[in-house]
Amino acid sequence: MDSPSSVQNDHFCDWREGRGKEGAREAMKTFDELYLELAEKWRERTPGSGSVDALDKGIHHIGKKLLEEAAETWMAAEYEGAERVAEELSQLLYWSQLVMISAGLTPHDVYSRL
Ligand SMILES: N=c1c2ncn([C@@H]3O[C@H](COP(=O)(O)OP(=O)(O)OP(=O)(O)O)[C@@H](O)[C@H]3O)c2ncn1[C@@H]1O[C@H](COP(=O)(O)O)[C@@H](O)[C@H]1O
Repeated sequence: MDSPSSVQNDHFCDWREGRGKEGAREAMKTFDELYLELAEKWRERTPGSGSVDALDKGIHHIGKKLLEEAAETWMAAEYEGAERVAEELSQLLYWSQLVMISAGLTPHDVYSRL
């Protein structure tokens, strides 16, 4: 049986080599694609968008959600397993993007500091 580290290594190599992407592609969006969608909705003030509502509430509201998702990510990593960590991290990325939009930043502004 594979050890946890060899399973993780295979999982990482599959991702790095782009294996398994094709089937999942329609159901998946990248960080940049989500940012574009959110920025567009904010620019157009799309009715019914939870993101527009959150941006209207302001950085205090968004910041609290960011911390909530960070804490839930931490707890998932401590107690709930990889699948739950991925779910919580996706929400953390989403709220990070609302912080970016609220601050007038693009992904380029962030990537250029990585
Ligand atoms: N990826 C996300 C996303 N991740 C998290 N969230 C929101 O973040 C909150 C966190 O969810 P939780 O399960 O932790 O919270 P909850 O307790 O169920 O809900 P709350 O009581 O905290 O609101 C929820 O309110 C979600 O609506 C998201 N909301 C929207 N998106 C994507 O953003 C895009 C634009 O969405 P709209 O602005 O709603 O059109 C779409 O592609 C969406 O899929």
